[in-house]
Amino acid sequence: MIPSILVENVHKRFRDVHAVNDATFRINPGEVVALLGPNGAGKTTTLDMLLDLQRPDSGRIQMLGESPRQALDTGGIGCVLQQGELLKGVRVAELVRAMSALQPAPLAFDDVVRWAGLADILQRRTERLSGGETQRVRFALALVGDPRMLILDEPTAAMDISARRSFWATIRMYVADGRTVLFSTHYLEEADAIADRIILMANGRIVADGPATAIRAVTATRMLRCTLPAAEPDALRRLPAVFTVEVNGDAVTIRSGDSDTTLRSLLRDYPDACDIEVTMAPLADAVLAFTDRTGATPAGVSR
Ligand SMILES: Nc1ncnc2c1ncn2[C@@H]1O[C@H](COP(=O)(O)OP(=O)(O)OP(=O)(O)O)[C@@H](O)[C@H]1O
Repeated sequence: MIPSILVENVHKRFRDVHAVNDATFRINPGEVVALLGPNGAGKTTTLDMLLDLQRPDSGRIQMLGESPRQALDTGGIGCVLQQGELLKGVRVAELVRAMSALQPAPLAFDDVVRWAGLADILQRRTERLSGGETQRVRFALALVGDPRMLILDEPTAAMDISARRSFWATIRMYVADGRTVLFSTHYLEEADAIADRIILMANGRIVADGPATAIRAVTATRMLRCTLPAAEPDALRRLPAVFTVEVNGDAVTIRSGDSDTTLRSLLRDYPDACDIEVTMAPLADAVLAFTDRTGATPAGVSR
């Protein structure tokens, strides 16, 4: 089977920043894959290389069995980028029709309108659109060529919750007949709800690649904060499920893969601990705590 996306040992540097460091992955037709990672992980740079907006320093990329440029020229790929303004001074319907007219095999106008949910804004001028509406029009422009594959860079960034929901419902219908979608996001919940598979990036590297259930083990990290006089980091590190410990005067921060178990032992061994707070670790924190700990990946996950 020809993979939709093939990335092999790809590197990209910007001066002293190694934005993408030895990325390798393969995405098959019909897969919906999330590229998940904190700010600066290398998601946009990776997607830009797939779309020929950046060239890798080394490594190989194939899209639908061709070079990214060839795949784009034959209309095989639709994309929604983070940046790029819509043409001003035109109505949404005019813009969609004009872009459709440039496609070798366009999707019917009514289908574009239905998929992208544009019915109520067709006569609106592009400069009058809200952030979420602009994203919907961008999505429509990604669909006009009826592509086999969609590449979406944080497609729901400006949308409210209900717009997000209907957007992802559309994507689910869109992939039902075997099309491929790769999208980037900061949100585990979003990746988890939509994707068959999650590729997790941090600091330019792919740190995990597998089904959402397995990636959840990485991101289930909790932060446990408490006040504890004369705390010894090494002793705290030996509590069960602990990834990292920071001690700052009396303030202790523990990152744990199983906060219930850690907390029970903490209270048993350190009855002086008080002001205890348990919160979800931010994604960046969770990924780093996880990769610092063992360098290992959870069961069912490759990298
Ligand atoms: N054109 C550029 N010139 C210099 N550095 C860059 C350039 N583009 C990206 N970088 C750097 O490369 C790293 C990866 O950036 P990238 O935008 O790919 O991350 P990201 O995961 O998409 O982040 P975000 O979620 O914030 O969009 C960052 O350190 C960024 O500052």
